[in-house]
Amino acid sequence: MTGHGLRPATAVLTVAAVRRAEAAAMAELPEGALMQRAATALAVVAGSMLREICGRVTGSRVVLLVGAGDNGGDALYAGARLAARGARVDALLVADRHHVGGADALRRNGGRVQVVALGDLVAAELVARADLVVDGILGIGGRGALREPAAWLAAVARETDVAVLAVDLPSGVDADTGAVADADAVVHADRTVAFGCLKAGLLLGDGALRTGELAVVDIGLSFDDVATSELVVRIDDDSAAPLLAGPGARDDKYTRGVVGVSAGSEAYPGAAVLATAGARHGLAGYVRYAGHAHEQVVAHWPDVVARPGRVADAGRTQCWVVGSGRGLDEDARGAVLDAAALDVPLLLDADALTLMADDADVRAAVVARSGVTVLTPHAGEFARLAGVPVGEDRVAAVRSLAADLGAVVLLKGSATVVAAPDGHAYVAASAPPELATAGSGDVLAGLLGSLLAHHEAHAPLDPARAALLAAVAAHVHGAAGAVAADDGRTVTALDVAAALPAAVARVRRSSPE
Ligand SMILES: NC(=O)C1=CN([C@@H]2O[C@H](COP(=O)(O)OP(=O)(O)OC[C@H]3O[C@@H](n4cnc5c(N)ncnc54)[C@H](O)[C@@H]3O)[C@@H](O)[C@H]2O)[C@@H](O)CC1
Ligand SMILES: Nc1ncnc2c1ncn2[C@@H]1O[C@H](COP(=O)(O)OP(=O)(O)O)[C@@H](O)[C@H]1O
Ligand SMILES: [K+]
Repeated sequence: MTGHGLRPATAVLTVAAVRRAEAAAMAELPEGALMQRAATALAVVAGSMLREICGRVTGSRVVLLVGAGDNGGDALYAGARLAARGARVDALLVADRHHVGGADALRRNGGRVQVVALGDLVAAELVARADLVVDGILGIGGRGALREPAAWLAAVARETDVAVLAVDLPSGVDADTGAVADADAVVHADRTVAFGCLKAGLLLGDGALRTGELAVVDIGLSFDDVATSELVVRIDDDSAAPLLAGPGARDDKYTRGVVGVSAGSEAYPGAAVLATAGARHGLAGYVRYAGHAHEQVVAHWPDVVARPGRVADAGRTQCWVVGSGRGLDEDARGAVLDAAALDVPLLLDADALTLMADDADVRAAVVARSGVTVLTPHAGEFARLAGVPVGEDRVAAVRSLAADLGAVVLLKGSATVVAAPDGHAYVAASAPPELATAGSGDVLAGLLGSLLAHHEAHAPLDPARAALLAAVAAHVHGAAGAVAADDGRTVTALDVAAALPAAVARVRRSSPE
């Protein structure tokens, strides 16, 4: 039981958990009350979209695409509210049944309801000429691709570029994974109103590309009884801020935490500069560097204590970061084994992950560690480590590798997924695509190592807390990408690092309620 204190915008539930939370809420409420809450919120967002598009709701043309289930019911009741405010609302029924109460409510308020067959040109014309299309075809009950005539009407909406508001989830997206079974049979939403909580499909995979601007409305679901295995916690500014507090008046550089970095090599000195750049802004009071690029590191960052020697001789730290650009030779292998033997948190990135995948002794040394281990693969490194590609269910894949290796796993990507061996899982999903630039992962590794060292210096980390910190680091890294890309600027990894202080400040300014 882990859901205490979560907000709708941070709770990512499986469909099964949503169903149970809804059932528990419904048991306490009058019949239909949850759907009315959902429909009211939906009508508010639709109303504001219509004001943006046509200046007002009265006289605007709204088309509802209505499937067989409660998702269609939400659309119909919201349509009834818009019709009551003077919108011209047409409901197009695309399934062989529909929510009868919703359709009656729409008709009572002056809306029209009609059944649509494939090739119905009148229906296509209504979609093409609408000011707003509301997608109530499928919600969390959807399975697989849209069927006809829904797929065809979704295509008409896409091709005519009409504004689309998705109810709970863009139809045709798998709610739990974000998988899209057929790229030609899915709704592309400009906005999505999610009810009660998030679903992974809104943030991950192809689903994230179909969701548009995302609003989560509170319909009164409780997360108290949601099991760890059914929950992913989304990190936002409010949840990250408490973990980014600045030093206290009694702190010195050691009490703030010492992070060690062994990255880069003669061939790749840049990775050392970038990883230490990240480490300088992750709250640790002291950054050590041990490796071949010590001269380049000091030339860039005079505050980093950089030496050419071994990890084992570099002095005490509260976390080591090993791997980025470190190489695959015997010397790099020694750095990983040295660090693995220490009893402090260890972050392995890039080449260290490849060594772990290729060398059974390295893998065994890492798996046998008693201290917290954090692995930060991208999809390619993940596949090498796991022996299979990530696949469509990123959350399940990351949880499974974390459990197998007894390590926290952070899988990088447009959304970053983190899991601890016990199943605690997190997602950071607001990074801009500008982060997809060489070396930005090195900055993340340094940043996260620094955050781990800082927190380890205050209280020994357990894997679940390390996983939370990993997601916080990914969130701050994403925020730095956004700061760096502000005003349409181009972004390099060094720009991401340079934006970290402003990103930390931005996240700290958020004030959780
Ligand atoms: N249960 C509740 O308390 C609440 C549910 N709400 C809404 O209810 C939705 C879930 O409703 P339902 O459980 O009725 O499910 P949906 O409305 O998502 O759709 C399920 C129906 O579609 C059919 N179907 C599934 N995949 C299909 C496909 N690929 N092509 C064509 N038909 C397909 C199913 O056989 C089923 O009849 C949520 O997403 C949300 O919008 C909201 O009203 C809030 C309250
Ligand atoms: N499309 C994207 N949108 C947002 N962030 C992305 C995207 N693609 C990659 N990222 C992020 O950029 C970073 C790239 O890291 P990585 O793949 O390790 O690159 P490198 O090894 O060059 O440093 C990761 O933090 C990843 O999450
Ligand atoms: K929908």
